[in-house]
Amino acid sequence: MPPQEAVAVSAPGKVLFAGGFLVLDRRHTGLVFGLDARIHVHVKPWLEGPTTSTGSAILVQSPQFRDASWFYEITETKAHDHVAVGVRQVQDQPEYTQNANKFVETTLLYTLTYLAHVSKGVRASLKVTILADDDYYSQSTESPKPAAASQSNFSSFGVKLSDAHKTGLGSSAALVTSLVSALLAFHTTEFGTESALPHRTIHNLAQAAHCAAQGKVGSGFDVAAAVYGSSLYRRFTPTILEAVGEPTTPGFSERLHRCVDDLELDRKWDVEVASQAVQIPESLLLVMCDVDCGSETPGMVRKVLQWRKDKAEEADLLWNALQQGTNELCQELQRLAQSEGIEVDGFNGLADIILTIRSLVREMSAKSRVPVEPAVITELLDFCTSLPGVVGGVAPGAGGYDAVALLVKNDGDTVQVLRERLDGWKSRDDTGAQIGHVKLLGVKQEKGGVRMEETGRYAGWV
Ligand SMILES: Nc1ncnc2c1ncn2[C@@H]1O[C@H](COP(=O)(O)OP(=O)(O)OP(=O)(O)O)[C@@H](O)[C@H]1O
Ligand SMILES: C[C@@](O)(CCOP(=O)(O)O)CC(=O)O
Repeated sequence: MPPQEAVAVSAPGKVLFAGGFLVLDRRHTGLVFGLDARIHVHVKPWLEGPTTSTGSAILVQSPQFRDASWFYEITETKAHDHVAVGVRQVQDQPEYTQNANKFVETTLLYTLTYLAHVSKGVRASLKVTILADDDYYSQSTESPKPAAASQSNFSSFGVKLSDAHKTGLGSSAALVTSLVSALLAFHTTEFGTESALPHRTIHNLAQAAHCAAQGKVGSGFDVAAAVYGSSLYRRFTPTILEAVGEPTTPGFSERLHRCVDDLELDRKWDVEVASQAVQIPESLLLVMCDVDCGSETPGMVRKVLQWRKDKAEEADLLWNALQQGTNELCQELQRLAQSEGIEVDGFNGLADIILTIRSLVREMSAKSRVPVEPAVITELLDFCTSLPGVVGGVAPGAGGYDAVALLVKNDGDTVQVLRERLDGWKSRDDTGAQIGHVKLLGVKQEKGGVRMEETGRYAGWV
């Protein structure tokens, strides 16, 4: 077992700019941008930790939040060629959080099981620290930081994690990806700070853990973006993960290992992550706006998929047209990036493609009766698009009332004007939904995916 020192890893957030819902189907793709808002995970040996009845323990802390430190006892039982790892949260000690953190617990279980199976041994007494960049949550960040951390880039959010208002950048996918990567890096000498992380292993394991934690197999675009950054994403066939089964059933470690290492000949990983297909020219900036709106949109995915089942023909026509929009969007962004500096016809082509995509999305909204681009958001997007320098924008991901993503000229003025004009923005649609506040987030598009970080930058937090 290698004598390990601390390691740190970060993974980016995401925004699905085009292909929401379609990306659930392997026949289609989604355009996802990675963001420069990252979730960081630092892992070090926990020498001062308490002993447990099993002798090994993991403390996971999220020190930016109140009451966010989860204490786990780890067990490892070997039988024949299988190994069963147990991760049990200790909930009867007042200094640790009593509520479960499903994403953390499941990721520990999956990654430690994988490591135990491939004979890396579980180095159990660990202290794991999670740190998130500001834009994942939209509450004020005015609380004081720990004294020793006053020079760092991280904020204390001053609230419990469950009370934080998420901005939808995919915190769970970035967290799971970072945690998987940091645990693998900690247990494997091959990935020093300089060397490359094993992206395929991380991707497959993170998809497995993320799906298990959320209790369903989604498209996985958020995990792919956390691992690989911006890409044109085609999902994997769901049975690849469904075959792994429950952690409580015999043979789980073997099935997980065969899935993660892609050894199942009849269930090979078929995910396609085309990073090279996505570029944003230097002359454009991605701007994300968090929209403070009272409306809830439960069950959107279920309702859209039901409409697609009921009205297969009209849905196929619409989805094929939307797919064409996504392809054209990628091609136009690439064309603009490659002709940077010599461009004469500006962003009109791009603006038209975005408008076409939006009108198809509104048609889907009307036909499925799901507010993917609801009227209040239409009004907001039209207003933004009318401002100088704003090329266009969409309701990203599943759409709804929470956010808009814009492409604007990267000239300094545009963002400034946008910020001023959105200050105090109010609107109301005929369903009664009302936008109270539109906040520009500080995030930018960033191509890169998961990466090792210098451990020194977390001083005061870990
Ligand atoms: N900083 C953090 N520390 C610990 N756990 C976190 C942290 N951020 C997120 N999580 C975990 O991720 C969960 C939130 O995941 P969820 O999928 O609901 O949100 P999201 O991924 O940010 O949302 P979206 O998919 O809309 O972008 C939390 O309940 C917690 O388990
Ligand atoms: C509707 C869907 O296609 C996108 C959801 O994206 P977001 O969570 O709203 O960013 C669901 C999925 O792909 O898992």
